[in-house]
Amino acid sequence: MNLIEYPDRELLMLSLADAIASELSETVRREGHASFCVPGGTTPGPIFDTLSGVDLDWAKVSVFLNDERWVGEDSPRSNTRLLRERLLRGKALHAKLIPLFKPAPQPEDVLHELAEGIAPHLPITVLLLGMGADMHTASLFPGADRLAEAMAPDAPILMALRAEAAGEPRITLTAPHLAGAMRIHILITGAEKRAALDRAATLRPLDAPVAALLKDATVHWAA
Ligand SMILES: O=C1O[C@H](COP(=O)(O)O)[C@@H](O)[C@H](O)[C@H]1O
Repeated sequence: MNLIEYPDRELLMLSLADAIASELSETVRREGHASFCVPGGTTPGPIFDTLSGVDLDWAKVSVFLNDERWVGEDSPRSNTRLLRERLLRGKALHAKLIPLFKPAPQPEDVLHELAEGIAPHLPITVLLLGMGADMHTASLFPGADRLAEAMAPDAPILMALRAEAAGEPRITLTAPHLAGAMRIHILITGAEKRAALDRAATLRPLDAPVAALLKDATVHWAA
């Protein structure tokens, strides 16, 4: 794991947005397209704000979430809503959103269809992950009902998981498909998450799911 510590959160967000923009535009220039897989939650908003103002051939970038909470976009907990409000606007308005949600009673009802949408965009060019203080990343929660299957090398692209700490049912990219990304950035802020990261580095992925992604990741942290 490569850890970068920033003097403050503002510098972290600006520097990481800049690094991601360079990685995406270099890949678009070289290969004609790129994929960008992003977290939801409370942390990445400022990075999305900066990226939405960056000059890049966004029409050639596919954007999809690491994971989604099984709620409609009218809910403030919808990660898709965050993406639309903070990233997919301004210069990034024409990026191609690959959905991780479709109105259906249960994620299992549309899992296959959503996975078929993601498949052509793998491997991920740039993966940005968040992490909870409980060491979950994406919706790979410690103690989730099907965590072992979602961490296995032969896991399908997407799985539906349920965990007490997660609240709603979740849909998530699984560990091998996240780990297959060309570049992996993990964004964390605050002392509690820093302590959780240090702890995760000593634990098995089944106890600390983020540990499965640490080997090839750059972790970006500010207090
Ligand atoms: O539930 C989720 O949590 C993690 C971490 O969120 P944060 O609010 O602590 O930044 C997030 O990465 C994930 O995408 C989200 O669904």
